[in-house]
Amino acid sequence: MSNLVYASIALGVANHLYWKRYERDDTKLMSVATALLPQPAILVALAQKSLGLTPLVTSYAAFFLSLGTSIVLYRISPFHPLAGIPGPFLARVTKLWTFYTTTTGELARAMKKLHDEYGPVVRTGPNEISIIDGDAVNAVYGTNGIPKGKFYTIRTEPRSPTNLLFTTGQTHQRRRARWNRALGVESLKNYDDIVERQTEELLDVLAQESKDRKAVDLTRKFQHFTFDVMSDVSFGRRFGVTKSDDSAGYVKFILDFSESVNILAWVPWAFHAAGIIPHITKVKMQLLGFARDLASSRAQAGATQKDIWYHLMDEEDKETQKPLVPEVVADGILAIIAGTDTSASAMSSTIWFVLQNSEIYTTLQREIDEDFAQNPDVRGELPYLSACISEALRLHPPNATGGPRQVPREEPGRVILGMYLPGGTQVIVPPYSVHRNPDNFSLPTQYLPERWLPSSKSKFENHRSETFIPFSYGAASCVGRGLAHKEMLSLLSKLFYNYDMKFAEDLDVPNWENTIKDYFISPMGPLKIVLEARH
Ligand code: HEM
Repeated sequence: MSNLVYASIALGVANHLYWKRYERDDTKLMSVATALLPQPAILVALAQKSLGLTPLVTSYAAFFLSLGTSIVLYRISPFHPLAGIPGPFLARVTKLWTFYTTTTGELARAMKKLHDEYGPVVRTGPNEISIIDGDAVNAVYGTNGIPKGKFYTIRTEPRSPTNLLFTTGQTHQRRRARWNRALGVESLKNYDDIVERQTEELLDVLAQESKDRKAVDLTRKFQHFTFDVMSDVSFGRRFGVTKSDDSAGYVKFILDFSESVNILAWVPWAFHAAGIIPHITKVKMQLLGFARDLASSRAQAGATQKDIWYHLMDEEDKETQKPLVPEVVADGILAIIAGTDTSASAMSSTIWFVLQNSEIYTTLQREIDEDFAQNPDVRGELPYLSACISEALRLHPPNATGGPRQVPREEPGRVILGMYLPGGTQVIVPPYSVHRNPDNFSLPTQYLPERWLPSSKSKFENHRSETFIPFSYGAASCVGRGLAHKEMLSLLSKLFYNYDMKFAEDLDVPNWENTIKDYFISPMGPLKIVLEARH
């Protein structure tokens, strides 16, 4: 019996060495399981010439115990290539640390705490690091940086279409060119009417709902606004959730979907396994149905406006090869998902910060009043409002941790900021912590919009604007930045012009920012505001 135990232990260690060296794709849970599970049984059959229960149990126990022990010891040993990078013990041992933290929505704040404790580079997983040094932005996201890895590619399935966000390399480049046309300066002008109409629609609703000084949850209203804009801009479809207060639950569904899928992506092997959970399958099917409905109504209606679909579908025949319809449908849905929560979060945070500081509020309202006095119909540049939004995006970036990049497995490794990172290493450059690094921005935790004004920038010792990455950086950075800016300026300027705003009495103001969760998107608690008409 003891020979069987020794042999099982040796087999466990041998498996660790083999998988570590040759088969590091831990995303294929089934193939890992089918390769490992028969081994102890075969060993027992060979050693004992029969399959008795006791030898089987002994062999399996010794095999998996030695495999697990070998993995853990290696991960915490000085032989691991990331051994020199400090980090919490649990995170060095298992990825389940990040996974658990992600499920709580606290990942961004937890990462910040880790950086406060361990410094600018932290080992946040067995094969994962996080960097907040400003130089990491270009080194990781820039032209010669690190590509997207399994956090993204895990969501691509061979037979189903994928959206732009999850593509890499030349496929990304080819599809991104259509997106650039859809959201470039020229196309943005075509969306002015939609943004204008939706702004007015929300103002009408607010006028009704804020009567008798009743508090309104502005976060929810902003989400309705951005969803209505995005579904119209993407598919020419008007759901009217602003008016209906999302009675059909579209916005809730989109946000719930993003939340559950993005949590799973942190543990890629669990991502596929989760496919068997009925809830996940159900929401995926619902999203598919929603997407098909949008696509078929758009196809039937034809091009009534040059919307995102028009450009992604290449309805102007710019390319020799027509885009594939399922791909365009996936991208149209991406536009709605990517453009709904993000801009709404940024507007909520802007309101929350501005209302807490009467000097900033007064300066902002003055700028907006002067702008309306000059021309009530066309907005000027509004630099102070832009600065207020940027500062809110700095402190509360809606994509707070961002998605990790990954040194390609096929490569022997890369040297980033003087550190050797072996193939397969995931690298995070988390906006939330990068923006709060005093080496990047002086007085990092204070809300100071003037740091974004050319006239007062120089007052700040550190102002590394290249480390301001709420829209990420590089070739795969946000393509919707211009549209988001347009929406936010349109709505916030009218809101501040038309209303005096204050926090509802029952809102826990200091704590509101802790209700902002980090699930790749950033759902947040109600921002209850009392609006009083100014005119
Ligand atoms: C304040 C508002 C917004 C913020 C903070 C924001 C942030 C971001 C970030 C951080 C990324 C990179 C994600 C990654 O690398 O994993 C991204 C990508 C993207 N965003 Fe935005 N976004 C905003 C609004 C919008 C809007 C309005 C659209 C409208 C279509 C949009 C469409 C996209 C798309 C399509 C991508 C993928 C780009 C690519 O992979 O090439 N975003 N966004």
